[in-house]
Amino acid sequence: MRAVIPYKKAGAKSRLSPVLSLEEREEFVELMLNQVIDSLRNAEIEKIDVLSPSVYGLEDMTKARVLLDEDDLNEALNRYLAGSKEPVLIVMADLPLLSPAHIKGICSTEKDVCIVPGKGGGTNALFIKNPSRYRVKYYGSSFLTHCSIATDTGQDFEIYDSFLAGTDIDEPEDLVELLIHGNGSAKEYINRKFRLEVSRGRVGLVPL
Ligand SMILES: Nc1nc2c(ncn2[C@@H]2O[C@H](COP(=O)(O)OP(=O)(O)OP(=O)(O)O)[C@@H](O)[C@H]2O)c(=O)[nH]1
Ligand SMILES: C[C@H](OP(=O)(O)O)C(=O)O
Repeated sequence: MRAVIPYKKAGAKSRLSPVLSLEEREEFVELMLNQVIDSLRNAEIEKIDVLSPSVYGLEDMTKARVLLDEDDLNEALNRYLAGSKEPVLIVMADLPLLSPAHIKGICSTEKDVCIVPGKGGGTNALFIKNPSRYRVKYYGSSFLTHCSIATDTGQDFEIYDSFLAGTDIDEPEDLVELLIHGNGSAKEYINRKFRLEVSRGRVGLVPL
């Protein structure tokens, strides 16, 4: 099997722009990407590809193979899947709470496909045993779409139910989860800029 991480550093994480500058967001996504790669390696996945529209931010990447495809996320991933002859795990780059134990659990599914939902209807990871028979359609309610694609192509699927694997870092409130549950360089980066504060029973972020 192999893992692929779609990754675009330029202008990344625009939804975090209320709390992080462009430069900060680009630094932060690079730290998250490296944590995802480390989790895959610690789950003993040796073949890891980073699929990116540009080499920007990947010039010194030694822990994974870099594949360039200028097309958008869906077209690039579908081209990748069509050319794959072994099971593929697609993992988003914004999952610093995803652990090696999650990855092992996802990849040990007995079904044809294992789908890890993300917040708000997204898809955080997809393990596909027969990649040439599957295609992806991210954005919108992609979790439901990915369930339908499995069914429509005659493949059974498991839903991997996990709060931490389901927490992709998209919006400022997600940084709260990173500070509470995270570890490693992505958490440390945010920890240098914000602290947690409880207000009216909710934990929020306060800039330092
Ligand atoms: N290869 C490739 N990956 C992409 C592209 N756009 C986003 N990604 C990656 O796809 C994953 C999901 O993207 P999003 O969660 O929407 O992240 P984002 O585009 O940086 O964030 P927003 O600007 O807030 O939407 C992340 O791993 C991104 O790095 C693209 O055009 N090509
Ligand atoms: C790519 C997209 O990510 P989200 O915008 O849900 O974080 C999705 O999971 O379909």
